[in-house]
Amino acid sequence: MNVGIIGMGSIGMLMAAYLGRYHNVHVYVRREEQKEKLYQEGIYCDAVGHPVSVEAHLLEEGFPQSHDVLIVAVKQTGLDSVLDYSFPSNTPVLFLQNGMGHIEKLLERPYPSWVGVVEHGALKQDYCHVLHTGKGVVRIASVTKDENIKKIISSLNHYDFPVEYEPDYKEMLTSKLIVNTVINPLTTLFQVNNGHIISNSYLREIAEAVCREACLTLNRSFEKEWERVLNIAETTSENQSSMFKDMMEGRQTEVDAISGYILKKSRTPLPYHQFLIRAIHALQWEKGVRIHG
Ligand SMILES: NC(=O)C1=CN([C@@H]2O[C@H](COP(=O)(O)OP(=O)(O)OC[C@H]3O[C@@H](n4cnc5c(N)ncnc54)[C@H](OP(=O)(O)O)[C@@H]3O)[C@@H](O)[C@H]2O)C=CC1
Ligand SMILES: CC(C)(CO)C(=O)C(=O)O
Repeated sequence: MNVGIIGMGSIGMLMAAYLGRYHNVHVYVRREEQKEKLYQEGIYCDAVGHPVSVEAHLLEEGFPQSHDVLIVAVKQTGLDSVLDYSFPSNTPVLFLQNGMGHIEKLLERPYPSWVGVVEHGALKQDYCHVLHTGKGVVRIASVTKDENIKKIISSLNHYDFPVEYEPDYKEMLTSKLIVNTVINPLTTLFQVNNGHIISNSYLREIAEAVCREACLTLNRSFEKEWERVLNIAETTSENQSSMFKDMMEGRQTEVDAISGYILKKSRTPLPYHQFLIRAIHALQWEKGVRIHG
């Protein structure tokens, strides 16, 4: 298959390294320097073990050929700038962002919109190196009805990089939202890898309370979602959450699209969420990072 991937950060590179073994992968970046590096060296992921060749392009120059699927692997905070580009109307576009803030933006698009959740951990090292820090699954669902989705997913799926179809995108994103509202802000505040959500009993207690608030708000079973949180914290135990990485690198975080989204949905006060959001904003402020409300 011919796969296009926009954004060569941690997740974009992870996807390109695994999918590039069996598919023709084109990657779209915004820096000439990164394009040159990727062109010359390909992508190296520690778990794949050898460099994988990709065709690199600048996004601003458009799409030189058609793709079977176009994957958008930028953060929520970078999504608007990417949505300004005109995408081919007959190509499905898969959005891999954490959070739920993007859904409304995808409903009116002229192309088939898919959303995905990534249950892996990945850490970008430089322009063409990525570490696979937690093995999991990529789940994909269609936002607008699409007959082709199952066929494309089964071509992407591989035993050592599972890609699975999910019938209900809201259900899928809600579960991942709960995972992220529990793991991401807490690991960022306490500056720990994901595994500490389980191994530090004090942190685990706070995490449980955050999970309860989220489940109550989103009308989900606490037992089921808490089990999923623990499972993902375990499989990505050595990973630094994407929010923790953003904070360390002085970038804007996705806290508003994740925890802020849940707080906005709630009819009652959510003290744990309120505290976490304020605390992440406060840390961002200390680092001189602009906060989007
Ligand atoms: N990392 C992880 O372990 C996980 C991340 N996720 C989610 O996946 C999504 C992606 O995260 P992650 O890969 O970590 O983020 P990164 O910050 O590592 O990568 C985002 C990439 O998007 C690029 N980008 C931003 N705007 C544009 C643009 N206009 N044109 C081209 N490229 C652009 C950035 O380019 P530049 O470098 O030039 O700024 C950067 O390389 C997030 O929503 C995150 O929450 C989900 C599960 C795990
Ligand atoms: C799966 C998990 C929790 C991996 O760290 C993630 O989604 C993130 O870091 O944003």
